[in-house]
Amino acid sequence: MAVIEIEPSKGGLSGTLEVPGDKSISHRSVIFASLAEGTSKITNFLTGEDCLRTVDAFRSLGVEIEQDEDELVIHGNGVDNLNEPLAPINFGNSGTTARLMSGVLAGLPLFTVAYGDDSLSKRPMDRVVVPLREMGAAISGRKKASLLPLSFDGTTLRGKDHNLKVRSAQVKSSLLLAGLFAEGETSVTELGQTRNHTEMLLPQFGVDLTVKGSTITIKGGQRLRASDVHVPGDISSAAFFIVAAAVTPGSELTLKNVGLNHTRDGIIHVMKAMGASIETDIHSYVGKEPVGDVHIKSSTLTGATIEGEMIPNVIDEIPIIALAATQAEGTTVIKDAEELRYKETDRISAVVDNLNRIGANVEAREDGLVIHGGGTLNGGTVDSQGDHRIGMMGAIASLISETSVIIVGKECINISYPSFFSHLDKIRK
Ligand SMILES: O=C(O)C1=C[C@@H](OP(=O)(O)O)[C@@H](O)[C@H](O)C1
Ligand SMILES: C=C(OP(=O)(O)O)C(=O)O
Repeated sequence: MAVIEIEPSKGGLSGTLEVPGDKSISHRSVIFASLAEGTSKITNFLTGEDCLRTVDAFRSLGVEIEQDEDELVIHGNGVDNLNEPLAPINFGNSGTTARLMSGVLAGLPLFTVAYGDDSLSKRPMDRVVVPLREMGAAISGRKKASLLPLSFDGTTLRGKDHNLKVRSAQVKSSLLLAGLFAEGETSVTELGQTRNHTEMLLPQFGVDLTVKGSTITIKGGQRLRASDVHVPGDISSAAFFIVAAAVTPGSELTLKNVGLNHTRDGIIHVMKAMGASIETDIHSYVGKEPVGDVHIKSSTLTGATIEGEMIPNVIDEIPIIALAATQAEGTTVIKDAEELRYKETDRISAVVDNLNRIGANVEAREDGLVIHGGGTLNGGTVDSQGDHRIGMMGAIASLISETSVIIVGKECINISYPSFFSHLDKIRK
């Protein structure tokens, strides 16, 4: 396992950064372009390991995908020309690949098998398998198909109205993709708003769908046509540097071309509510996705309560919000976030173990965290436990610790942010 030691900051962070492309939009671009007829070009694609798993999944289904750094050219031949893979498909560490591809594989007239790494093999798949089976999908797998490996024996799916029981964009997207292959109409009614990239991007590929309140309806049997996509910067990656600049004295930082979709920008609202000095300006749109620059200056923070509808908006940002909360005056309470227990690690435990190990005062709750702020961090060792967001949280903690922080298992950061350490070096004074 690779280890890195990071020194505390001497004078803060400064300058300008452009974070890599959005992970959620990168996955969706590859999926939609691979199902489409014609050639699509994807630019500013995130070359993190998770998104490359989605690329490999479609290569094994016979789609020709050329990659030149962060540009992909995808030669789609339509869903009727996908091939049955010779070998099982490896979804690696990627929950998004696993859930979204399950919706695709369930509806293709092919036999496929898929598996993942140790972490992904523990994450719940019944959240997609159960509703997909209700549409007629023939899926088998470990522990009554609640866990990977799964096999898909392509059958004809029937459209269905789904009422989701979890707040999950992955489940919503999986069922909408299955709905594309199903007979009749499929609708998905969400428990609360989750990221809406699927319903924003599918129409760009020629798909007709309607969004009414919290219900999205899609007709089966539609053909996708090729479309170019420019992927905006990933706000979930930007979040690490937003917090870093907010909590490291003497910082002033600009993050350029960040995706500021309102279903994803909760980190900005939460940090502002805690007293952070942040300005955003939306300067353009790529497709329907708003893009802007984010300016952050260091300031003093106060504790806040983060709960309810806000949680899905900041679900991947909670580890770094917890770090910010260790620096705030007073207590921060994070509730309604039991979904954190089903990520790459149990992120409630991983945050508590690691932050307390370097001197913070954080308590676990069944559905969240209580962070007693205002203390100093000593430094020490953070174990990523193979979770990219825990590794990056540890790296940012080093900036404000008394002594350096050693990150054990730094390689997992390549899952979502391969240029993370070079970006950190670039903005250190
Ligand atoms: O749809 C997506 O692209 C994602 C949805 C979220 O997962 P859930 O839908 O499981 O909450 C998020 O944690 C993940 O990083 C990406
Ligand atoms: C939870 C995450 O991703 P996934 O579910 O795709 O593994 C994440 O990126 O924080």
